[in-house]
Amino acid sequence: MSLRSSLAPGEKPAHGHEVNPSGSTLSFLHLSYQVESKGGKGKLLVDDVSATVKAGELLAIMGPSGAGKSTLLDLMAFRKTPLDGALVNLNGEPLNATRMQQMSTFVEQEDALLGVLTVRESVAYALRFLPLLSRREVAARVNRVLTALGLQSCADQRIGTPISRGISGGQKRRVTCACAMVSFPRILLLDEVTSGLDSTSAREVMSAIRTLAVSEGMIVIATIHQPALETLAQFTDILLLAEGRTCFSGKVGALAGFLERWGHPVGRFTTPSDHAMNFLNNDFAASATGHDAPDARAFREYYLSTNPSLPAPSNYTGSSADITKDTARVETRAETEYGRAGTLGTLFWNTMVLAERTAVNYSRNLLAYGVRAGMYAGMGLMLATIWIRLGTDDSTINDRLSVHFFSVAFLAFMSVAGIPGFLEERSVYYRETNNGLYTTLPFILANTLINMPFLFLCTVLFTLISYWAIGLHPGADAFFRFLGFLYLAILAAESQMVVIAALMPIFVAALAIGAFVNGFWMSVGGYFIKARSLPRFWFYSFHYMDYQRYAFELLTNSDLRGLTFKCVTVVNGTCACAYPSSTPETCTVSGADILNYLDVGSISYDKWAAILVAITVIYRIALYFALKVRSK
Ligand SMILES: Nc1ncnc2c1ncn2[C@@H]1O[C@H](COP(=O)(O)OP(=O)(O)OP(=O)(O)O)[C@@H](O)[C@H]1O
Repeated sequence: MSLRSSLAPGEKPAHGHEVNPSGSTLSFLHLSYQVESKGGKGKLLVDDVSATVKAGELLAIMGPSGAGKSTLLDLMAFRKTPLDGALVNLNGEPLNATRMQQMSTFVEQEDALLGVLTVRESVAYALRFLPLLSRREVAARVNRVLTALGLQSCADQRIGTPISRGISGGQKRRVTCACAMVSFPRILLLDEVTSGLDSTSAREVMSAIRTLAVSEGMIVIATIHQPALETLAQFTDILLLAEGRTCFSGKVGALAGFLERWGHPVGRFTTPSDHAMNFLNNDFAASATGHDAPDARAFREYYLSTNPSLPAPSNYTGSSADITKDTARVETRAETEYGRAGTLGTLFWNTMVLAERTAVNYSRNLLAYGVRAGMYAGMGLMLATIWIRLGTDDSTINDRLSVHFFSVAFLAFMSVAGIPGFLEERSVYYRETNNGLYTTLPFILANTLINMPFLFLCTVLFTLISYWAIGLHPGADAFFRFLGFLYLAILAAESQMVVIAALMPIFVAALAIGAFVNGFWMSVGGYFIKARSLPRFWFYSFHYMDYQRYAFELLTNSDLRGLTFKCVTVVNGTCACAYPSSTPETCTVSGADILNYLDVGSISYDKWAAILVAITVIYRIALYFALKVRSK
């Protein structure tokens, strides 16, 4: 269980009133990061950078491309491990990675949202993982955040999918920020949240973040590229980086004065940060400011020579409390540990919230199940009209076998239709788990739980349309067996496909791999080449792991066992049955004869069904590891 909040204990959650800033001070001291470069020498990407931010303040990290901004933000979020000597403190107390994850939210550059949810739903679900809040409190808090971020006008509009236009790019960015801010983080880390937005949208996004951050006492740290003046003005502090080193750190309003004192005043139509960038970006400094213009090194030297309050050098071993004691209202331990948002949900709670959201998603998402339901119905209709009324002549035995093969193989193949929906869920999963809202297990449980009824409906649709029209084994028992066995096969196929998509999160690549794998299972399943005729390696290895094989054998047994086929070909006055018959005298061949000939006559329904369930469970466990391995 973990805790997240920016507020003191005893305060009632989310009643829409203004909240007192907590007064926290977050200090990063001597952050350095190194990678191995060619030749075995280490390359410093971040070199002894320090920063202090107080609650309600917004720090902008700026610098030319490749300056180390994202690396620094990752270090601050504990997504990367700094070199020895680094210290991160909140109100003078050391912070570790776990506590940082509990208290902070990291907003990535990309918007990871479920397209069919409305803006309000997207934000509300991000808060629902905190179980102490009642529905009313959730609604009140969501309204407050939506209002602060200027999203009320589109609150009930859907985010948008590839087939239905939704809100604008700037609004999506704000929804992503709202999802991050709604759950009371104390620290908000933003990685280029305004990239790709026009200057008006960028300003709107930052000013909305500032409104909420200031009123709730959040600590905001953002990397940002070339902000317009109004966007820059939303920040209180600025940290300029070049080649991983600090070149300026101070109040935004102090930068212009700093540049002027250095002898390079900001021009009338330039922002101070853009002007500074002319010197920090060594690639373009000469062309922008003339050949004699100073570079990043000169900039940094001037900064070091003039700044009287620089942190101690990197061999510093003292406590950052020295830095924070004058400025921070030091919180009590209780204030730090318990906030009004309360604890995060249990496994059961998170699974339920995720299951509810997944159900809403699937029920609205044409790409997840609408298309697939249509395909399954179309497939059923196709089989029903092409394999219509097969009857019980022995000439139709192979047609029956092909119905069973085709039902398993094609319906299993259709699980590729679930890839786009799963990839969308996956990106939301990474955003939320990286921010500590829940773990992998509830995600998999909810995904499995909600997929099951939807897949069942698809299977029912197909079976209802095709079973009686084809004239498969009569009787309700046989019908329900067919339905059940086919359903188990489709569950296994779906589970296999999500593992592939989790490992290869590119639609076209996952589709190709999925198609290959299913084609492979078809080849070793025992339909095209009888199992006993398969080369020994394939027989003793993959044939036994092939879910399609078990499903095919179950359907074939369920249909043929108990049926008797009339042999229609007579040669020289004797019956010539399509399969070896144990009852030639009656000119018939029994279903059991056919099953024995195919070497599938002695299977156990229960055992084979249990194997299909086991394969599904194994794939679901594999999904757990696949999601962990490919963590973003
Ligand atoms: N694993 C790595 N190995 C070697 N070099 C790396 C590695 N990761 C990042 N770099 C380099 O470190 C430098 C800083 O990268 P970083 O992404 O932090 O820069 P940035 O300031 O965020 O750039 P941008 O604004 O273009 O996103 C870049 O030159 C990058 O190529």
